[in-house]
Amino acid sequence: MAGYLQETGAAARSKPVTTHMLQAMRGKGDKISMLTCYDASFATLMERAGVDTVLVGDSLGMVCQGHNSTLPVALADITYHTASVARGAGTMLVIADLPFGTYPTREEAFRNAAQLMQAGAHMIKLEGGVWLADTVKFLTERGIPVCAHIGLTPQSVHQLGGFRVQGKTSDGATQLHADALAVQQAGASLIVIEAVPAALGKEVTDRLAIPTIGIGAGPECSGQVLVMHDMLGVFPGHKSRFVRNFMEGAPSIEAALKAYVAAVKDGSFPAQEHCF
Ligand SMILES: Nc1nc(=O)c2c([nH]1)NC[C@@H]1CN(c3ccc(C(=O)N[C@@H](CCC(=O)O)C(=O)O)cc3)CN21
Ligand SMILES: CC(C)C(=O)C(=O)O
Ligand SMILES: [Mg+2]
Repeated sequence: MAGYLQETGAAARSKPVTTHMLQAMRGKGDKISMLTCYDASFATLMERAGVDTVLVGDSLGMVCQGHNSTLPVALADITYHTASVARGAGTMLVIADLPFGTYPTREEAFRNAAQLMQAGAHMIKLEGGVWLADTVKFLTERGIPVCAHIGLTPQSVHQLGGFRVQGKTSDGATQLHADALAVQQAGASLIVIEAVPAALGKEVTDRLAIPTIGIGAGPECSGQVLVMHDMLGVFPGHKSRFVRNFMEGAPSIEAALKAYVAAVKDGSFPAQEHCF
């Protein structure tokens, strides 16, 4: 269901971004730009700024709904925001998060992922590694491209004892490698790596064939993602080390979005100060 927003401006690219294109970008060393997005107007601005892919993240529980974790987010919330984003996304690849508690079995994961695909997502993101591989395989075999999210997995905040950097010990690093390889083997097309030492982000990326998207995982990942409210400086909560406010020195939101894309593409973001 196309909306009016798609017809109101020149798209930044002529062809839609696909999983194959992300793989080709990784092969060429072209950095992938990703931002979270929750509505059609911002999706349109992001496409014009040249953003490759948008994530309808369960971070919306924190930045839109005001919760202090992502746990209260419902599947219906992500479905609603995905449909809105899809109307403004144009050629961008739309990824949607499966929220906490919606993928306890591979069958439930498929049913819920299918709902998000029917709302307009092109790929589904789930948090997990080795333990999730069976579900990743089940979804990918049934036509649902999967992005796995490893490292700091916010849906496990209470298990992790807070939003803490992961992979700092040698056991932690070994676990991250095992998680990345397991989901790749199971058919994932993309991996988000959150809050790990930059050296580990590079090691895992080098070891994989598929692209990685880092958030607090160093500059050597195949691409970067930030929460939109963080990079525009409008989130009133904690500012993580990996966040850069792109509104600083930018005359408009559009300029800040363009500055983000440029900084990801030329490798100047993240800088050392944003890394663990
Ligand atoms: N606004 C916002 N931005 C995000 O990046 C984000 C969300 N919300 N909600 C979902 C998750 C939660 N995330 C978070 C939240 C907090 C930290 C944090 O406090 N990080 C500390 C690291 C502490 C340590 O050294 O272990 C930091 O200061 O960066 C990290 C990721 C990432 N995601
Ligand atoms: C922080 C990103 C990767 C995410 O999962 C979200 O926005 O929900
Ligand atoms: Mg998320």
